[in-house]
Amino acid sequence: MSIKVDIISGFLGAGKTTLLSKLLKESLTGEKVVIIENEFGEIGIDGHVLREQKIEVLEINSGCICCSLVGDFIRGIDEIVTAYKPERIIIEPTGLARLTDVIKACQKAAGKNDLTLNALITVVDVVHHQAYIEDFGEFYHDQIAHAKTILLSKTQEVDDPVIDSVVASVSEINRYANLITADWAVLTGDEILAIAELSPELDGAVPKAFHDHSHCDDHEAAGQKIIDIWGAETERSFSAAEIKANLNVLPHNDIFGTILRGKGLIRAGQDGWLQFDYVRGFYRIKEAGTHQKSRLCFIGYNVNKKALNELFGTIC
Ligand SMILES: Nc1nc2c(ncn2[C@@H]2O[C@H](COP(=O)(O)OP(=O)(O)OP(=O)(O)O)[C@@H](O)[C@H]2O)c(=O)[nH]1
Repeated sequence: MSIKVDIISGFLGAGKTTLLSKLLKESLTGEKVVIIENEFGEIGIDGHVLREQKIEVLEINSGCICCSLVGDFIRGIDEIVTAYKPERIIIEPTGLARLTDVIKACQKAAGKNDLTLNALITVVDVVHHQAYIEDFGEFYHDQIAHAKTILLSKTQEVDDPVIDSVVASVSEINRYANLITADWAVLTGDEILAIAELSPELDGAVPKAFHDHSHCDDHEAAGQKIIDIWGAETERSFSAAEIKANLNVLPHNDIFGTILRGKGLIRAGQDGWLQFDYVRGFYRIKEAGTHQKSRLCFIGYNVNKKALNELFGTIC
């Protein structure tokens, strides 16, 4: 039987991993699923988080599966198919990948394996949509334009007129996609998946002619912003208060650069382990399972790695 391949796309911090966890918990419990996680920095965090749900996760980090790591991606698919014979493979590309390029990489992988491109979901963060349109036009536009389903995230954080303006903007870019605007809390994983597996007119989803793009410098040049990544693994423990204090200074101090996204799995001494997620000044800290080392990663432009290193007292 053909293996379903789903892609969950969306910009940095949009909510891809959150959606994936929801689908795994609420909808895919009876299926043999393997996840492919592609993070841009060397310090992978999402793979560790997803494994807490006892799911097979192949991590392909330090680059993009649609360009510099396309060979690793195709080999990874081959290995997954041979070793696990899954019913479904779900791919979470980096927030900086063009959806068209990920689709193209999947089509290459389908040459050897019986794969069917199934759900193509793009998560759109309503809080930061306008900023991403302005700062990362081409990449961001591609993720929206080629989705079969667009799922708005963080709708509970904004007023209705903001949602309306995001809906208008997204519909202008892609009028074919299923558009889910409801708060995720009121939708079940089954409902989301049922919509995502509907196939709207695919003109917008599968590009007729793929343009070539040579390597990840393209990502870096997106919207004339140079993207930097800093990550560290450390034996250090941090209290929740220390993490909060550090995250609080990031948006208010130019010395760190413009931090778009940060995440970490942190040893918190006697308090166990904490996970933080930071998206352009907004953050959440929650309890996490046990890991071996604290690991943290920040992405943004003009990232001052030395200053972050000093802030977190890490050595890398
Ligand atoms: N309020 C709210 N927060 C959300 C929602 N979806 C995601 N988040 C939060 O946004 C942050 C980032 O979510 P992730 O799921 O890690 O985002 P991602 O797209 O996987 O991020 P990258 O790994 O950077 O690509 C986390 O703190 C989530 O809890 C939502 O619908 N509402």
